[in-house]
Amino acid sequence: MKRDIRLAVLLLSVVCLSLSLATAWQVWSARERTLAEIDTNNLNLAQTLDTYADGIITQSAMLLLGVIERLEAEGSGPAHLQRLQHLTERQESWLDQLNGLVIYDAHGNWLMSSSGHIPEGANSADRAFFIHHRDDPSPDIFIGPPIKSRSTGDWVLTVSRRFDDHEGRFAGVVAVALGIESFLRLFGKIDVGEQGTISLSTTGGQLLVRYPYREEDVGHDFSRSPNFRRYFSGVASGTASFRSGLDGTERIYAFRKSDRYPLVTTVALGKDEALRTWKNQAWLTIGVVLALLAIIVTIGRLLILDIKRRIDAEASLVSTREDLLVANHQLEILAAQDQLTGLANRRCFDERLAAESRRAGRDGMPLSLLLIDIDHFKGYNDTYGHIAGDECLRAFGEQLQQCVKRSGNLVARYGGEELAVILPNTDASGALSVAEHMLERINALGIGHSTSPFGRVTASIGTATVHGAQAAGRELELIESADRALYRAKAAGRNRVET
Ligand SMILES: Nc1nc2c(ncn2[C@@H]2O[C@H](COP(=O)(O)OP(=O)(O)OP(=O)(O)O)[C@@H](O)[C@H]2O)c(=O)[nH]1
Repeated sequence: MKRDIRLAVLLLSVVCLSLSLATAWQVWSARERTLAEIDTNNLNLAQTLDTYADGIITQSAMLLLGVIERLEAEGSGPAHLQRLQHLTERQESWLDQLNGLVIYDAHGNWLMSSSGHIPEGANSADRAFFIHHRDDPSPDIFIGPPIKSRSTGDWVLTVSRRFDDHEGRFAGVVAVALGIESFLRLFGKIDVGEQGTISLSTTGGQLLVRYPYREEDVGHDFSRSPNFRRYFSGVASGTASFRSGLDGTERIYAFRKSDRYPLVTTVALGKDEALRTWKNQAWLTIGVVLALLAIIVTIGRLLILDIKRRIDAEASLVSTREDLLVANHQLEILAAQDQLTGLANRRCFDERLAAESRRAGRDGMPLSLLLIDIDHFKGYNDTYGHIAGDECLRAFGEQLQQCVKRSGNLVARYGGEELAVILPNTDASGALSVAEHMLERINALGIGHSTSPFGRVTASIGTATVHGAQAAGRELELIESADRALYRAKAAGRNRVET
């Protein structure tokens, strides 16, 4: 039963543990799936926006190429510049992102603006893109850091190229200005949640455009940021999760670098926001599982209590049964015992004599019986009182009991002051010998008896013996025979044995 409790506790623990582990695994794998889906979606979006940015830069580069071809072929005389101004003014309407196109001479002075308006004394020799082309003979385009346009006052990105004169010397720069506003308009149409961002940066770590727009972020240099170095350097695309250095929000980032230009497009979702649905689902699952666990534990506890109750009931039954067995045994002893002397009683004597008769008949063995009667016991009672008489009977019984050693022998109180001894497997001479030994012991006891001619308590004994087949069913005759012998002993003067 204790084993049942241990098994029930083990089963309960295994069920609870399995359920908890399965739930933890399910919640964890759901989180991993959600993050993987976010990464895939963000990477796809970054790829699309990268293609968009690539297209705009390529369009700008083609525009620059056309203008520079003409400048290098036809020179930068006023008539040519005017033609170019008309041409670019018309092309401007085809490229929404175009904020303007400006041609600068070798000193940074404005030669032409697509808008047709040149600010008084305008010079851009200090701009990063101009310095770059002046110092670098490469004919490649240069994507400059965000600047505030001197003609429109808007934040713009520049895509520029240098042009040379006939001798191959630096003759100036042509720059296309792309309005940041146009990028923000597109980025704003994409749902990245309240904490999400979309940004375009250079591979060197300079922020060009970031949605949502904050003026202080424009041109921010995060090339030294540990996150930029760790996740963005040296790979074409990837994902990462970290806390933004700009606003401290933790986001899940996906970025894609342009194949042609030194640009990186990044899409990021706020981590809390992106995992909100998963979190709600996880709490719901955990709640349901906790409720289930509580039900299982309650039922399990009831089951264990029930088993315990059954164990207690069974233990009490066993103990009651043992008590009953003991009580029964005591009852059996009491039912077979004489209360005064502690010897076997008459009922026990009768049963035993019948049984021994059958056995003697079966085994062909002798069976002897002694009937012992205390002499002048009435006188003893009359002289010393009944209580002393009882005491005398008890002492008498003890002496007789000590005279029989074999386990099959039985000393019983036959009735009143008369005792009987059954001696199985004992012939007449054996019975005589036991009886004489008993008389000796009784005499040696020396219980004073003033009204007896012997001056002490004595007894008379009659013995009878049957043999083998004669014994079976002849117990009454045996008793009568012993009784007759006893009578003879009394008649012959008492304190003697007669057979
Ligand atoms: N104290 C006591 N006396 C008993 C008990 N059983 C029988 N007696 C007494 O034993 C006496 C037996 O007396 P009797 O049958 O006349 O025989 P007796 O006086 O022993 O004389 P004999 O047997 O002829 O020697 C009676 O007085 C009974 O009352 C007992 O359990 N206790």
